[in-house]
Amino acid sequence: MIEPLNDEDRIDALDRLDEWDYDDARDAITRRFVFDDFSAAFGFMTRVALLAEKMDHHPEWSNVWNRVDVLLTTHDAGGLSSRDVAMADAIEALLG
Ligand SMILES: C[C@H](O)[C@H](O)[C@H]1CNC2=NC(N)=NC(=O)C2=N1
Repeated sequence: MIEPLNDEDRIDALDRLDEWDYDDARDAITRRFVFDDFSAAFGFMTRVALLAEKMDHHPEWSNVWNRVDVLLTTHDAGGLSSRDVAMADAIEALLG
């Protein structure tokens, strides 16, 4: 059973993940990624999709041409959990 982050851990995570915004209505983190063109954006989505399958943790996301808006929250926990933090870190690592 995955639990949501407690307040202290949430604050620490948000502090560290300073490229992400906090959506308090969803208890989620969001970030907009902008690429040179659609092909680059979709390539990013493809890599994140493979990561999501490997982690069994999937983003809520949308794509408009060169933009990818990503929202991370844990449905099974009803909010932000360590899995979202791990995925944010893994996405960061993808970007190099
Ligand atoms: C059955 C499967 O393991 C679960 O549904 C996983 C899949 N991916 C998931 N992704 C996210 N964001 N939250 C979840 O709770 C979740 N649960």
